[in-house]
Amino acid sequence: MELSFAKLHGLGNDFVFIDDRDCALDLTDEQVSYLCDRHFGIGADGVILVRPALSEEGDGYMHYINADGTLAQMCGNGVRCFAKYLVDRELADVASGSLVADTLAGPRPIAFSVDAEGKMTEATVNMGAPILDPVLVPVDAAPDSRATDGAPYVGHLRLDSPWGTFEFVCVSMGNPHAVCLVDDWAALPDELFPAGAEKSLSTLRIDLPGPFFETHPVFPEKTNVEFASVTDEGIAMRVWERGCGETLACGTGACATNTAACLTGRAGRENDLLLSGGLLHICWNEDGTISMTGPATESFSGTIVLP
Ligand SMILES: N[C@H](CCC[C@H](N)C(=O)O)C(=O)O
Repeated sequence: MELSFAKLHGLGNDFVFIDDRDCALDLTDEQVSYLCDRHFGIGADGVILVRPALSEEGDGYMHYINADGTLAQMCGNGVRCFAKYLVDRELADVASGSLVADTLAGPRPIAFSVDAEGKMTEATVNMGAPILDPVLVPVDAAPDSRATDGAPYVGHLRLDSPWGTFEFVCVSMGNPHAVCLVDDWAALPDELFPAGAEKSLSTLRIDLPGPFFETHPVFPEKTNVEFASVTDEGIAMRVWERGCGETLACGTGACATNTAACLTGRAGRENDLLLSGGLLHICWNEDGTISMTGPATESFSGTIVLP
């Protein structure tokens, strides 16, 4: 089967976009993995099928599939790229400067700006409110903290590992996140860093604790895993994604990390989130929803023959 595709990314978190407005595609895990394979396929962190809206106000539905073929409820960088895909192809009302992307986590309103050629460059997405109820994250742990509005949440989930005990704040943005806020990198064991390297977020061997906690049984649907530190420039973070591995950026992860830093008193409600691929500006609004602002880029398009 020959498929036309477009390749887009948000801060290097990259996706294969396929127009599936006739809902004809039912990709197998193997086909998704092939599309995402960086040697034998196109190469991406995930596949996004562009489908007809699910809601009255929707301009389209973003069907997000991780590189391993698993479905995810929401993708922050992906939804900015989804907006760009629609705007650049005039599949949405460009003049209005706004659209609604339907996702499995619900509709996401998006405000966007376009360049002189009418191409979208940046978008602000209303990512909805962070979900703190452990039953809904989901995480099999009792709430141990309360947010300023009284909402109970899991703020001190201590999990043992071969590299010691790590503490997580558990937040859902429609998809699950376990955020580890590190205040002292020197306190982490040598095994988590290359021999002789200075212990820091950038030298952390995230490929060790990442998959361990991604698949920890306390997370019944697995989880995305973030390691972060608050710095003078903003909140620096790296992410090990469920069903994908480390990515250069994660929009939902940035929202979850911002929430965790704010809930634990390490930061205010509005921060720059400093990811490997670049910066996202995140604001936890007074109405409880989170706004995420960042770029979206189209790299190339083409056709591919699926095995
Ligand atoms: N990269 C995405 C997150 C994908 C989450 C996916 N890995 C999951 O299983 O939840 C983002 O920008 O939010």
